[in-house]
Amino acid sequence: MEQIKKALNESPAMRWGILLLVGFVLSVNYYFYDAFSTLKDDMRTVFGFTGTDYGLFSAFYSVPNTFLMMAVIGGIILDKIGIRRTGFLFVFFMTIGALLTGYGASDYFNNGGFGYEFMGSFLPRFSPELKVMLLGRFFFGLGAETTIVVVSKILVKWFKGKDLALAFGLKVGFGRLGSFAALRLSPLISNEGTNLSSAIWLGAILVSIGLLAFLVYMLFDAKLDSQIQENTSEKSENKFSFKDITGLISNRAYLYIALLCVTFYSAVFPFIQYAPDFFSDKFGLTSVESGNLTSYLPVGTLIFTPVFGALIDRKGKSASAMIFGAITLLVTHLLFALTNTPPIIPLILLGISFALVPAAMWPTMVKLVDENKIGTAYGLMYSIQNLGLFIFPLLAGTILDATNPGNPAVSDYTATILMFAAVSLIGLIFALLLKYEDKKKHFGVELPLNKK
Ligand SMILES: C[C@H](NC(=O)[C@@H](N)CCCCN)C(=O)O
Repeated sequence: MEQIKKALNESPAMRWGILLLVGFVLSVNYYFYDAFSTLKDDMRTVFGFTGTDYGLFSAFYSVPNTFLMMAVIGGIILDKIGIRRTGFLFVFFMTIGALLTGYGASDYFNNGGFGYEFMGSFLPRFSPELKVMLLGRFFFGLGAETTIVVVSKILVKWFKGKDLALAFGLKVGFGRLGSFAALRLSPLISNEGTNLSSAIWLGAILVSIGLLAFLVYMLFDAKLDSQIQENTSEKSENKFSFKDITGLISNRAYLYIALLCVTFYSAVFPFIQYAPDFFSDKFGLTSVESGNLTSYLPVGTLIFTPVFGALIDRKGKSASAMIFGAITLLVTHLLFALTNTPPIIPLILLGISFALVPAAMWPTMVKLVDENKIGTAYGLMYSIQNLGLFIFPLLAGTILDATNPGNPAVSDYTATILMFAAVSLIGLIFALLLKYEDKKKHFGVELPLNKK
């Protein structure tokens, strides 16, 4: 009788070790995404960026994923050519993008370094540094989103049926750790703009180390694949067909989750991009104080997303958790916009929402989609989500400039935050529709994820 070898993913120590490794890649990804929010005012004083320029820079992350559908293409490529090649390619793009952004913000470039003259020779409305930083943000976004899809598929591969929601919760936790570090370190290093470019370079170096970490992961992935093939003698042939996409969007439960995803995250991530500036303008905090205050948010979610994930593994109730999280988000924005409640209170509410909805939303996908289509499913969801991550930072910057003419040092954020409240309300409607659809079609969204 042929002996079945124990595969690497059967070992809990290996599984959690892998989570640590790919979690690091996510941490640096989120670090670089969030490293700029506490630098908004420094970029205004050093580079002369307006609210709209900042919004454009923030939104450019999503251009490749929305208009070129790169996240869904990345997901399709992932299902077709596998984790290692796709992961390497997209982590590499993310690294190039981070380095390019650092270059655009560097003193060398801004003192007439390589490419400065050329970048100043067209579209004079945008400064040369903004143009290079936009290009960098473009490549960073192109790589970063598919990298998150790749990491999600890695977790499904190693954890399916074995604490998957907890693993997803911890994965999100690693991302939040990166955001926390960015919010704390960026303003400290920038020191009111005197070391702005060093603050940005630190992020670019961390992303480059993330590329090395992914190379290490590839060794373990190859070993696991060879074991899986030995044990099952299965060949993973995975042809893409457009029916995969049409199949996904004709599944209403999938569609509602995707629409909740775009609305929920559009009311959270773009808000965080403005939160430090909002806190200093509304509550008179310094950039370090407002960065520290904002950083409580990722710290809270770092702890609570895995806790909620573990609960969902055991008790289920994912759709109800998403509804509760969406209501909490709406209340948060209303408190921020219309009251002078000490900001820590709405921030705690935001933390609950930001832990609960991701903990429930991402692992629920295994209830709706086969594992060999999971990359496409996440990728499509990210592309849809990125439309929101493109529109809303821009819209926020535009509303901010329109309600505060003259690019003042202190702005009134009421209209901008009310816009986020309206988006949260739409998200709540999709969460309710999801629960209704699940009740009708019995996908089991409310059931526990762990196998009995
Ligand atoms: C898992 C989820 N991440 C996303 O939704 C990403 N598409 C956007 C990440 C933007 C920062 N890199 C989350 O963080 O909850």
